[in-house]
Amino acid sequence: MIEADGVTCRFGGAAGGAEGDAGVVAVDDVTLSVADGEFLVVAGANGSGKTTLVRSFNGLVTPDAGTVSVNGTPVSDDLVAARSAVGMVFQDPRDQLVAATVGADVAFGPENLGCSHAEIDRRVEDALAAVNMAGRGDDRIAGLSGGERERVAIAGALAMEPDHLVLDEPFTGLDEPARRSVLDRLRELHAAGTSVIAVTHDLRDVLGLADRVVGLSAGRVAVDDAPRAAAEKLPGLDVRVPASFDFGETGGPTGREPGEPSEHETGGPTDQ
Ligand SMILES: Nc1ncnc2c1ncn2[C@@H]1O[C@H](COP(=O)(O)OP(=O)(O)OP(=O)(O)O)[C@@H](O)[C@H]1O
Repeated sequence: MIEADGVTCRFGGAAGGAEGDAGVVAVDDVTLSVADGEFLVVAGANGSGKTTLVRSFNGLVTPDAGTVSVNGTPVSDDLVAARSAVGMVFQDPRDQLVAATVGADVAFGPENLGCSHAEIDRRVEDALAAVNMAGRGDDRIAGLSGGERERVAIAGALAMEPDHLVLDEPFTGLDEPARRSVLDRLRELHAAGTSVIAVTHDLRDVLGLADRVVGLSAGRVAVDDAPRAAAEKLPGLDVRVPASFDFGETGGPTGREPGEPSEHETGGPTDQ
């Protein structure tokens, strides 16, 4: 379980917090927990604090106030445990790639976890298949497109097999087969008990998978609801919601079939 308790994160501002120069309050007193196995979507307009909040989940951002605990341990007490338990795919995956080849990059995390060679090979193969890059372990990172690098970054996080997987705008640069493949894997992981936290301001891909949707506005939780109820409120936060979304009993991603044109989507204002 991930538990954020009264988390506030600021950027900038005068040392000592001089009056009138408090900087930017990116996350403002957020209390939120993500249960084991839950699929949580974090939505909100640009600048609403989504990335900052989820980065606090594994200590990439240290809150100015409040605490974050992962599996019962404060992140500040055991950063290594938090980073092993919470896998994260950043918005700009290029920041995340460390090795010269695809296979070496995806193997990096499991190697650091001390996995056996056979286990590393299994995880790398499995993770590359999940992002539609099976058999491309020897490709050089330097020769990959932006979307392919994003897929390698996702594979790297999958190979860690974390308890909680955070994906920040996971589908931005993915082509259709890769998008579907990653969605399938997220569905499988969710079914197998991994908690998935998907950060987005475009809900088309993830609303059908979600158990719950949190909407942020100006760093605060403005919506925290089941997908159907959240979908009615999110346009007010400048979040686009698929117009004719079928909230099936089992929650399949039925909001948009592959290739379905975007004019089927309406709703409130959008930042797209
Ligand atoms: N490193 C930083 N330095 C200064 N301000 C920052 C920094 N990171 C974020 N901010 C500010 O904090 C606020 C929240 O930013 P954050 O990136 O968390 O929002 P977001 O909801 O993820 O936005 P987006 O949808 O554009 O990715 C914004 O006002 C942003 O300008």
